[in-house]
Formats: sequence, C-alpha cells, structure tokens
Amino acid sequence: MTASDHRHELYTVDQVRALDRRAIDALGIPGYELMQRAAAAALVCLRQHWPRARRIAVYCGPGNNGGDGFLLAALAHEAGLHADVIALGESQGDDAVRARREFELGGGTVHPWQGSGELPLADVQVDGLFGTGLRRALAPDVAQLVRQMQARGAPILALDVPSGVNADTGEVPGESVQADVTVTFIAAKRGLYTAQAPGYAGQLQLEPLGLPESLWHGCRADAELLRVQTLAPRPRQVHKGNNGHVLAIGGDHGTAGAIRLCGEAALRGGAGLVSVATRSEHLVALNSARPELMAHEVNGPQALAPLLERATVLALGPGLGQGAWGHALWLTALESGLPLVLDADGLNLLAREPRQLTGRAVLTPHPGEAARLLGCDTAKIGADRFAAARELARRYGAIVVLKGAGSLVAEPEGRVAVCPWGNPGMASGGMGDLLTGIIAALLAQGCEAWQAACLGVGLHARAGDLAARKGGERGLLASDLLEPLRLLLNGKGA
Ligand SMILES: NC(=O)C1=CN([C@@H]2O[C@H](COP(=O)(O)OP(=O)(O)OC[C@H]3O[C@@H](n4cnc5c(N)ncnc54)[C@H](OP(=O)(O)O)[C@@H]3O)[C@@H](O)[C@H]2O)[C@H](O)CC1
Ligand SMILES: [K+]
Repeated sequence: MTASDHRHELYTVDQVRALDRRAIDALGIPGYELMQRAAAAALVCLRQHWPRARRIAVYCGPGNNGGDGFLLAALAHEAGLHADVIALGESQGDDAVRARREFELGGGTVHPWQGSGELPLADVQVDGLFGTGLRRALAPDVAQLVRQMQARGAPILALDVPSGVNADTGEVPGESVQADVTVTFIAAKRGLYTAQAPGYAGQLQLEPLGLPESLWHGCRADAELLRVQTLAPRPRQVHKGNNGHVLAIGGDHGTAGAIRLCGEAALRGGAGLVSVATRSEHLVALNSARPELMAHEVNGPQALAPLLERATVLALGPGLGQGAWGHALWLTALESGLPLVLDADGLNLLAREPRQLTGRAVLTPHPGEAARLLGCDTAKIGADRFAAARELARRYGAIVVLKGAGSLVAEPEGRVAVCPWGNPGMASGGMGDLLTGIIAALLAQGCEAWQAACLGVGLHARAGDLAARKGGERGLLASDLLEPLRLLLNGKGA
C-alpha cells in the first residue's frame, strides 16, 4: 500500500472514525493531538493560499470541528495574525472544550453567535462549524450565519468538510458553506466528491496529519478516485480490424443528432470501424457530416441482423425512442449477446423489461434513468448515490456509470470509483451520447468492461474540463469535446 494509494481511497465517516480510533489506540496518538495537528495543517494551508492574510475570522461549531477552529485561531495568534472567533453555543466533548479553553487562555475572546449581527472584517474566513458530525440541515440561525459569511465576500477555508455537506453522500440537506478551499484530515471522505458537494467544497486538499502508512494498512476504504489513465500506444503493424467495430443503434424520427454524436465519439475514441443503424431519413445527413461513419437504413430486426454479424460492440439507445421500431431493435440487439453500452431509451426500455445482462454490459444512466431502473424517485438516488450505483450494478449484473456531478462507476461486486473531473458546462444535450460512444470504442479496442467504463468516464470529464478551460463553461457543446478527447486519449493535453 503506497502513500499514493490511500490518497486515492475514499472513506465513509464511520471508516474515518475507525482510522481515528486506530491512531489513538494502536499508535497511542491522543485525539487532542490529532486536533492540534489538524489545526496546524489548516493554518499552513491558509497561509499557502492567502499569504498576505493578516486578519482571520474563525467560526466554531459545538463539536470537534469547532475544536479544530479554536486551535487554529490560537496558532494564528501565536503567528502574529489577528483572529476573531465566533462560536455557536457551548462546546461539547472534552477535546473541543479543552481547545476552546486553550484559545481563551492565550488571550483570545470567543464571541457567541446570537443568530444575527455584523460579522468581523477578515481577509480569510475559516469554517469550523461542522465536519463529519453533521447530521441534519443547518438550523435557521446557522443558515443565516452561513449566508452572511458568503455575503462578506472574503474567501472561505472549510475545515474537514464544508458545513452543511453530508460527508457520506455529498448531499446538502439545507444550506451549506461554499468554500474556496476545503482541507480534509486523515482520509478523503467519499461524500466530498459527488452529488452536490463538488459545488461547495472548492479546491480539495487532503492532510494526512503526519500519520504513518501503517495506519491505513488493512483499513477498508469504501471507494476509490479515478486516476488519469490512457491506452497503450498502438503497435505499428495494426489494421482497422484490430480495433473493433462499433455498431451504434438509434436515431428514431427527429433524433439523428444523438446517434451521430455517439458514432462520432466512437470514432474519436479509437474504434477501428463504426457503423450506425438508424432511420433512412438520417442517412444523407450522417454520411455527409461524417463520411467515416457507415450509416445504414434499418427499418426492423431483419435489416439489423447482418450488421450485428459484423459488429464486435454495440452502443444501444441514443435517440432510440421507446416505440415499436426502437423496441424491436433493442430486443434483437440484446439477443445478439454482443458486449454493449446501454444508454438513454435503451435504459428506459430495460426499466420496462428488466433482465440480467451479466458480464458484458455497461449502463450509463443519469439520475432520472437510474430512478426508473430502480423503481424509485430521483430524490432517493441523490440521497445516496453510492448505494444507488451499487444496487443498479448488482440488480442488472452490469458495470454502471451513474452520471452527474462526481460520476460513479460501480460493478456488481460492490467496487465503486468516483470521477473527480467535469464541470457544470457539461450538463447539456449530447454529452451522454458522447460518453456512450467513447466507452463503446474502448470496449471495441479490447478494454474489459470495468476499465472501459472508468477510462471512458475519465476521458469524457477531462475533455469537458479542457474544452471549458479553453472557451468557458457556458455554451460548451458536446462536439467541443471531440478534439480534446483525442488529445487526452493519446496522452496529450493537460
Ligand atoms: N477524523 C479525524 O481524524 C479528526 C477529526 N477531527 C475533527 O472532528 C470533526 C468531527 O467532530 P464531531 O464532534 O464528531 O462532529 P462535528 O464537529 O462535525 O459536529 C458537532 C456536533 O454538532 C451537532 N450537530 C450535527 N448537525 C448539526 C446541525 N445541523 N445543527 C446543529 N448541531 C448539529 C452534533 O451533535 P447533535 O447531538 O446535536 O447531533 C455533533 O456532535 C471532524 O470533522 C474534524 O474536523 C479532529 O479534530 C481532527 C482529526
Ligand atoms: K467545517
């Protein structure tokens, strides 16, 4: 287990608590010392990000997150900074009480938050309100404080978890601090990377508090962060047959765009050949727009059969519709037994006619499709995306990509990877069609399903970030990702 390994591991709150316990019991490091190390690491982080800060305002909650805040304020005083501390009521727990007393004994004054009132001037605000102990939405008086902190305009450093974010699920049950930087201690909490959390955490920094590697040995993590991966360079003596043949099936009346984006992404994703089975009305447009696509008119299963013979991987669903035409093609495609990526209406048809797809399928639902596949509402999906992704993978016997902020990749045995890339500009039409084509292309080039899903999700999100860095998030179009995708696939680009 190397240092980098556990830095890519994601933990639940309970697992982090087990690590705490282990540090205290097995390594003999008192909890208060962990708090002191956290405060010191947080002050270093603050001065790295805002080296000219002279005045800080520290907001302390009732628990140990608040304790981190009190000790940071005490250290800031010792370092010559001015620290104002505002506290939510009394401190709970020995360590938090001790930390508060240490701040006061050092000459600090704690100002109780009365539910309203002017906040102190500050170059940087420190959020020590709640961390892994948050158990419900922020109360109105705390939500008011958070709104005033945001309105102050000074940057916010969140300690461990932005206050208001559920560290296990990434859900924000009410309001939350919107941090510029979150410094999280000992282990990365899985909730910081998915659901609403990425919009509140700002830049994430993991501080292991100088604990020895042995602490993580044998400690189970719940999930892992995707890492940058690329495919091995192509051998010189290669011909198009070596890189598979993707057959994209979809594009009912009026939805040629979806199947075209999917086919084009499969080409840019490196598939050797890409055919498209679609409505006759789209052929001219497809062939003139992208002649490298082999577009075929398919009016029913009979016409699809010879195309299935030649294909090695299917991309089934973009613009497929749920009518008789789409349903007939969907059934025939599933019966072919070919490896496949199932998306959009291909998923909605699966929700209507559930079946196991063991071993050869990647499903790419957004939360709405996921809800239909599980027979629940999207609120339940958002309440615990990890559980939803795992249940989908188990129930359908497939690799599942649960799309959205912090997309998750899950396999039936329970393994989950989280995508740390992507941006709000990608919430636009066609992005999903692209992902389907990319994953199909990777399957066609010999990746097994888990690797194709992880690599495809990572390439897709990083291409979105590259395109957004170039031209901004607003107005980002799916086709803007095609060029960056090719760069990243070949190990070029940022
Ligand atoms: N894990 C580590 O290595 C370290 C952790 N540290 C810091 O400790 C916090 C976790 O501290 P904890 O005391 O468990 O929890 P919090 O400080 O996050 O919450 C404090 C209490 O607040 C109450 N609570 C929860 N939600 C709300 C709410 N919405 N409104 C009001 N009050 C709330 C809750 O008590 P209740 O009984 O009222 O539920 C909590 O107990 C961790 O995040 C780190 O910052 C160590 O200091 C460093 C190492
Ligand atoms: K916090």
